[in-house]
Amino acid sequence: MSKREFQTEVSQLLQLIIHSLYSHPEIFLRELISNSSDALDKLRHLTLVEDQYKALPFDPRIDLELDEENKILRIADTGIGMNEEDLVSHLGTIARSGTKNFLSQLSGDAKKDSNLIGQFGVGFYSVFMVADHVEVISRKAGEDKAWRWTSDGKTSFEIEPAERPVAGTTVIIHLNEEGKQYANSWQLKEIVKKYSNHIAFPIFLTYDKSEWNEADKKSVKTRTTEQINAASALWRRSKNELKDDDYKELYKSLTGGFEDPLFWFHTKAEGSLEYTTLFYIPSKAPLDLFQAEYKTGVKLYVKRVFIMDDAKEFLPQYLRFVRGIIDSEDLPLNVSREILQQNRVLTSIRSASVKKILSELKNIAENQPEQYQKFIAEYNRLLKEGLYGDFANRETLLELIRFKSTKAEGMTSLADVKARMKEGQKSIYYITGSAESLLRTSPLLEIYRKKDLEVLVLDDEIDEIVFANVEKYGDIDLKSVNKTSTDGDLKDESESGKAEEIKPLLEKVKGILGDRVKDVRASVRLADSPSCIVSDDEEPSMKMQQMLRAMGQKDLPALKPTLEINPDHEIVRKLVARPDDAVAEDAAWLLFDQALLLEGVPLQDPATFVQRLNRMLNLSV
Ligand SMILES: Nc1ncnc2c1ncn2[C@@H]1O[C@H](COP(=O)(O)OP(=O)(O)OP(=O)(O)O)[C@@H](O)[C@H]1O
Repeated sequence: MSKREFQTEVSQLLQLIIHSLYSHPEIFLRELISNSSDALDKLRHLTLVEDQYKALPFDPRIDLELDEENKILRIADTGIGMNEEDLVSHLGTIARSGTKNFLSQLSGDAKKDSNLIGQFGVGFYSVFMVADHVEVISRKAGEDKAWRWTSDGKTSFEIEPAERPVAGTTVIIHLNEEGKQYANSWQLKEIVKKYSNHIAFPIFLTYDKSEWNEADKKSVKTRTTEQINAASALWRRSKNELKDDDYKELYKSLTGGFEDPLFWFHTKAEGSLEYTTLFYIPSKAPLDLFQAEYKTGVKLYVKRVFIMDDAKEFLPQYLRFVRGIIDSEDLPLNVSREILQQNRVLTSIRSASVKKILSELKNIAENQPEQYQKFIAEYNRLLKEGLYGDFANRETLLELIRFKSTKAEGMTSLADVKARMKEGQKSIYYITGSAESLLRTSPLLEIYRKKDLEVLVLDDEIDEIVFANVEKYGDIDLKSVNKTSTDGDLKDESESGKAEEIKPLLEKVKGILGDRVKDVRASVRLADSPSCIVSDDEEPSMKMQQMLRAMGQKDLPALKPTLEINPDHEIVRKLVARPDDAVAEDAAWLLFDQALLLEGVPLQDPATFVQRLNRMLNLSV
């Protein structure tokens, strides 16, 4: 017998699970059944596609066996099984980085943490909530030897040779004080109904059934085996046979969580391609959404046979929050990721699925606005990501995304913004940046306020990049307020004269700022501020340049900003009249530096800025 230590993280995890999941100890059963079901899926798949497995017997079933007297529960499956090496690596280490994330995300709040557990797949170890010690006897399909893994779930485990007549895995749970409540057939049946009713394989329970014997006038116990789950692939049934609770139950068993989904969309496609999709939108965005190694939650089945978890290929990345099932009639069973990537069936299912999800969302936006708000609170940003990559669905995405604006409380749609457009208004305007309060008080908005024009406030960090590529909403132009092209929309006839008046000043300022600016112009977009920074249409804004550099784009050409000056502003008018002196020079620099600051761009030389400011203060105090 060989004794081995758990990887440190496993011990840590075991402790955390026991503490954070104590309020739901029954989930150990769901976790073990789902492992058995995965093991059966894997073996079924191999017997269908791999020659050396084709001859193996395959009698898929999961057996729970209860020894009430000794408080022992056995869970046996006829699945793929594990050999010695598998036992060490699967039950002794934490191989996946997801689990490490799990460890770092635990909050100590039992309910929250128990939801995390399913997301990161720490399933097996939950058995130690209810066990003093656990034995796992397993034999891998195609191999002769069987192995026994035993542990008390504290620091170490042991492995030794064992006997098992057929391939598969048996988990023997020696129930502890907490676990004794599960040495009860009624309890076990309830838990299986609740969590594992739709597992595709039959689950049997063997127990001592008490029956009333009329002749002897007493109840007698008979060893009985009964099937205790429905074992139907629920998604293959027609919608009108299914109740909301059926969908919710399946969702919970798919995700390993306790929360209900926000919505679900169940579709059966018939025609040149046949497939069923059942997509769920989780009510809370999955926690790993913005991590590089996020897990997608769409499972692929072919003719009810499980093929793979995490079928990333079937939905675009921005829909990675969607959970559910795709079951195809047309794909080959031995389909691999490589084959999938260039498969025509995949392409059609994928584009139809995206269309379906987006059109259902549109429906909800129109008919259940309150529910839709919940969706937006979690997923608005993901839809924006879609704008960036999914050109085919851009129009629909623009309809679905919600925006902050200078004229609406909360979030508003582009359709509503369009309805509010003023007569003669040529475009829909927006301002981008990182802090909402900075944006709402930006000098760039002054003229819009004066002209009573609505401006969208795009304060999400991805907005800058996403909306730089979105030029139109239907036939209306979308324009950033800090782009030079916008000023065509804002010009009044009277203003060209003013620009003429300050021409000499513009030249002067340009001479002073030299190669720090691309140009110095008269502004039509300012009301209360003396200056602002704008960019040409084809150039990234100052903020975007900063972001690109931060993301590692070192060879970005240094693009210079254009400074705009407000001809109506008192400071500017005074400067027009002022001779060329040191004060005028300081003023020119200060007009430039303050515009940069308001744009959120750090100054190159703050010390000089402060000296100039102090010289000016000195003149006025
Ligand atoms: N009954 C079983 N038959 C075969 N292999 C198993 C069985 N139970 C567990 N394993 C193996 O042990 C691994 C670890 O199981 P564990 O429940 O801890 O996580 P998981 O099932 O991979 O994650 P998740 O809970 O997210 O599905 C499994 O991935 C599987 O390889």
